[in-house]
Amino acid sequence: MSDGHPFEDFRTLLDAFPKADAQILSQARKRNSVLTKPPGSLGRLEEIAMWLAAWSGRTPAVNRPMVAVFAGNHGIAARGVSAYPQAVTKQMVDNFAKGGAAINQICASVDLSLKIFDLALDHPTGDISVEPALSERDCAATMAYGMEAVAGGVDLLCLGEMGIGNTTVAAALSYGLYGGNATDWVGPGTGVEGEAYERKVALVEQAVTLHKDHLSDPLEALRRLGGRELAAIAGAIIAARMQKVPVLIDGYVATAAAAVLKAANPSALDHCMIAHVSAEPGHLKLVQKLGKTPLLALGMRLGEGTGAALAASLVKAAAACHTGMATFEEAGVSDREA
Ligand SMILES: O=C(O)c1ccc[n+]([C@@H]2O[C@H](COP(=O)([O-])O)[C@@H](O)[C@H]2O)c1
Ligand SMILES: Cc1cc2nc[nH]c2cc1C
Repeated sequence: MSDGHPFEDFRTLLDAFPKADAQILSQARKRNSVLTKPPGSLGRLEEIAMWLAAWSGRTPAVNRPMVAVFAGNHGIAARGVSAYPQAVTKQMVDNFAKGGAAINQICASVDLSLKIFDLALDHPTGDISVEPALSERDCAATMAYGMEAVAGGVDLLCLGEMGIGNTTVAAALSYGLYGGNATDWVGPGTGVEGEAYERKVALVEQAVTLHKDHLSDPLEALRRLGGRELAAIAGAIIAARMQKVPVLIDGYVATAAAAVLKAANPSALDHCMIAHVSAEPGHLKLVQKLGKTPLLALGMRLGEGTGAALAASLVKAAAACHTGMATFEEAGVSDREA
């Protein structure tokens, strides 16, 4: 890390993001065109295989997929914006460790490894309605910590989170980056309605108004309106790009963290797919702003990387078809006539 501004290294990386591997992509397209199926008949599985090739820089393969779940606590949670108390963040981290959460079961059922990153849970971030969530140093250090998610030969990274109050933060960040109305971005999260929902909208409005003069700089928006798990996810996406690891992004909160990078560099998320569209209403709007089409729509709104883990099974199947299928020539199957 340099001695300059805490964000300097991230800005440098974002400005010099590597491009897709055109040669590997062209080889993969060629192979795709001779596999024993009518052209395009595997639909988005073919798109996934081409995306894997382009961004991993090798023949599509998924041998070491991993789900990284980043957990953080939020000052704004003390304002009654969630249906659950803040203590649930730590309690769920303990539940992850014991194997009792949905993400444990999904990972086991589709053979993914799981790593939980506990981000200073005893030190909630600042309440974004009255102060920045993080100092520049804390934000940068947390982004750097998130970069560790790609260590150890991971070849598909699924990014998820856990943090009571973080749909409020995701709404504020989305509203700060894209504007519109606060109600475009605020949803029920874990299940708030009525007065608590109205309070959530008002606090998001207050937060974006407070920080409005600083939001044209996306990393500054992240530090002011985000949280530790969002900063870590942004760092993980950056590291994955540098190390040629394709990324699956989970729900609303993980996508809001990713949106920060897209605002900094329009091609920053080209190595990422949105795994699913969650039931949180702001998520579909956000995904559309990113110009992405989610792989799944299962009405899920849990977080924990659960949608990303499910989508990883599609990515594994896409890679297996691409590498394992026979060609027309190998199988002695007649190719189309015209
Ligand atoms: O991923 C989503 O789209 C999503 C939608 C609603 C809730 N969540 C999860 O629920 C928690 C945040 O909800 P809340 O109501 O406390 O802001 C956090 O742990 C998220 O992982 C996640
Ligand atoms: C129980 C519970 C589990 C979660 N997993 C992700 N966010 C969550 C929020 C709650 C409340």
